[in-house]
Amino acid sequence: MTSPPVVDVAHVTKTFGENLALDDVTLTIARGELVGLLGPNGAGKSTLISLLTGLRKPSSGSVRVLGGDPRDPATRVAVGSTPQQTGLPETLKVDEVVEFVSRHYPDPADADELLERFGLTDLVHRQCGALSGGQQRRFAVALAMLGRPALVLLDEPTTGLDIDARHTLWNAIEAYQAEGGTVLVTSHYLEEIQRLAQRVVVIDHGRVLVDDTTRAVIDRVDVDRVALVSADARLADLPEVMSLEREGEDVTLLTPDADALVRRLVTEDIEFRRLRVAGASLEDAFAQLTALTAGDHR
Ligand SMILES: Nc1ncnc2c1ncn2[C@@H]1O[C@H](COP(=O)(O)OP(=O)(O)OP(=O)(O)O)[C@@H](O)[C@H]1O
Repeated sequence: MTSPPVVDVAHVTKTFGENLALDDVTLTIARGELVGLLGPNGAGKSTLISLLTGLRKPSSGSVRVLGGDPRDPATRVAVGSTPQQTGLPETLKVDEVVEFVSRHYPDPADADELLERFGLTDLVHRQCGALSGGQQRRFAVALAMLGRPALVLLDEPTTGLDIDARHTLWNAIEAYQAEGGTVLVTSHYLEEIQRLAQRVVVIDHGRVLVDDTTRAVIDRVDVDRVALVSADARLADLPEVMSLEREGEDVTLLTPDADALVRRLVTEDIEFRRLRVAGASLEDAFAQLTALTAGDHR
């Protein structure tokens, strides 16, 4: 018998009064997937996550998590989550919170190992209120994994983290997936989603715009990103240049055809150094996708 999908959302609509936060959303996630959920502010990401954690129920449609109702405690115990705001008890120490939260789960993870993985070992005796914002964030994600959940839902887990802390968190998330875990993660740092997620779901105005592998989403945009050093002001006006940003002599531009652009630089005798060509990024794809739909709604 095949097991049910970890997440099974079918034709879900969620309204808040007049406000349509989710509009006929259908989404399934299989065990072991790491899916990035993207969308501009107000797109409906947090609302979708609140349906999966069982905090809200859909206005219509069905939401199943691990084959059960996400509002059922038996389902919730197998789901770890971190909301955007983490309310840790200020006066409790890290190890006390770990002990307290562990007791809620039948088969908790090894706390020392988990804290080590999140770079929190040196902070176990510190009160939560004395942790920095970034440390609290990392701790909240560690707590989401403490019950060995089958699914973790991470809403903006790395907001406010410095680059080292972000890498620590990425490694911990990847380790969790390597052990068979399933992850749905939202982030405004698209390079983070590009690095972590094998699949991307983009929502906007409550609707799923795209649901595909990260590679396929990036490949939809037919642009190259070119960086070079040049003082020449004519660059911005070349027909092969779609958009250009300049900081002093450091220029980054988008072009549909990097080869044609390079030929143009040479024939126009434009002086340049340190030319680097890279493919499009997830950020480029996202900007193009959401720009395409902006006109439909305004
Ligand atoms: N409790 C609520 N009452 C009324 N409207 C709400 C409520 N929660 C969300 N909304 C509305 O639903 C829509 C989707 O909001 P949601 O918070 O899910 O978006 P989001 O994609 O998570 O945005 P962000 O990236 O800013 O966190 C928005 O229009 C928002 O104003």
